[in-house]
Amino acid sequence: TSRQPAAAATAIGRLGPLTDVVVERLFVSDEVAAAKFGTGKAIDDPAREHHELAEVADRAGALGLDSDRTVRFFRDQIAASKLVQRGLFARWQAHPGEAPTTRPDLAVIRTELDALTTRLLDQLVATEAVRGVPVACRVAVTGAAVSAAVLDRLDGLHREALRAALGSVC
Ligand SMILES: O=C(O)C(=O)C[C@]1(C(=O)O)C=C[C@@H](O)C=C1
Repeated sequence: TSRQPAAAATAIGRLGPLTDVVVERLFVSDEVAAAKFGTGKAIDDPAREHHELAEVADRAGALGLDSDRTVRFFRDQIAASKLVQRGLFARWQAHPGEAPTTRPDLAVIRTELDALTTRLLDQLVATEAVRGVPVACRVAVTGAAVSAAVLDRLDGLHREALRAALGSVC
C-alpha cells in the first residue's frame, strides 16, 4: 500500500501551521480507513462524533473561542475524514491489491485524533486575528492549501478533503 507519511512539510503563510495539522488529521484518516476496512465496521460512528463535538464545544469556551464556529470547524474535519475513508474504501474495493495488509487498532488511532484535537484548538486560538479578517483569511487559507497540496503530495481525494476541511476556517 502507498500509505502516506505524516505531513512533514510546512504550508506557507499565517494559516500554514493550522493547515499542516489539518493535513496530518487527513493522513490519520487513512489509518482509520485501514482499521475499519474489511471488518464490517461502519465509517460513520455518530456516538463518537457527538462525543468529539461536545468536547470541543466545551473546551472552546475556556479557550476564548466562539463555540459554534469551533464546532463547525470540527464538523468539517470529521466530514473530511469520512470523505477520505469513503474514497479509500472505494479504491481498495476496486483494486484489492492496493488495500492495506495490516490493520491498525482504532482505539490507538482515536488517541492520536484526540491529540490532534488539542493541537487544532491551539491553532484556532493562534490564528484568531487573521481568521477575523475575511479577505486576509481567504488569501492565507488559499496559499496554505495550495502549498500543502504540493508539499505533501496530496492526491485528488486528499485535496478534495482538504478543501472540505478548510471550508469554515475564515
Ligand atoms: O473515529 C472514527 O471511527 C472515525 O472514523 C473518525 C471520525 C473523526 O473524524 O473524528 C470520523 C467519522 C466517524 O463518524 C467518527 C469519527
